[in-house]
Amino acid sequence: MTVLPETVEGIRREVCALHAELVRWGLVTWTSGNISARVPGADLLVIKPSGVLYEDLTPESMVVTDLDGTVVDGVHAPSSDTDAHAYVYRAMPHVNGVVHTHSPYATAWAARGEAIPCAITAMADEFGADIPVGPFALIGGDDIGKGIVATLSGHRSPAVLMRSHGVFTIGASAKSAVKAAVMCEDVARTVHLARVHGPVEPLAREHVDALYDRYQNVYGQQAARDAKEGGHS
Ligand SMILES: O=C(CO)[C@@H](O)[C@H](O)COP(=O)(O)O
Repeated sequence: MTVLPETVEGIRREVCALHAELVRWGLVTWTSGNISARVPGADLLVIKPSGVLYEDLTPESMVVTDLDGTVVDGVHAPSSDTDAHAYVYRAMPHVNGVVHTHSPYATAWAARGEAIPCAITAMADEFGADIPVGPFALIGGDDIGKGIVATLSGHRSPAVLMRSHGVFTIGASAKSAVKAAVMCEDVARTVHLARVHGPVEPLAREHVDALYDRYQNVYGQQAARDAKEGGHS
């Protein structure tokens, strides 16, 4: 399938704009974190350039790579996590967006190597389970990607806490991966605050299942659910 230049331009704009959401929700500091999106119908992804300040990001500065992480188009070096994102797209065909942050509460759980227990309804809604911990892996190469895929395959959670590193989320679209990163930080903070005051009881499995099913299949507007299934925002 031939990829129209307008398609890539649109994804450059979308990926660039979504980075502003990471700043808006307080999930990143200085140049940490990154977002990518798969280019539909092509073995390509669009990702943030490495080490460029968020306020300096433009659609033109986004980098297009193949699914081995080799730059196809762009004037900047791609994100240090490009190989990790590319590995996820190769291994998980249903994933069209990947996000990485060092959001502070969630990364504190990652630093302890502790899964966030599914203890509140908002967490059952979005994650349908505990948010799991993935293995420690050095940055660069396939190891982070392998850890993400091994941890999230067959798991309801679209978020993984990579040990001693930070959050990686996946989604049917880049926007849904961003939403998972926002919600991950939100529940990481709430469950942490609850634990300051005493033990936290996980929800019963049947309640998690019921909440997850309602939120995924009934909550909100049908049009939004259709768009999510179709891999759009
Ligand atoms: O933690 C890491 C590396 O895994 C990143 O979040 C960096 O902090 C940002 O890297 P670039 O995307 O700018 O290369």
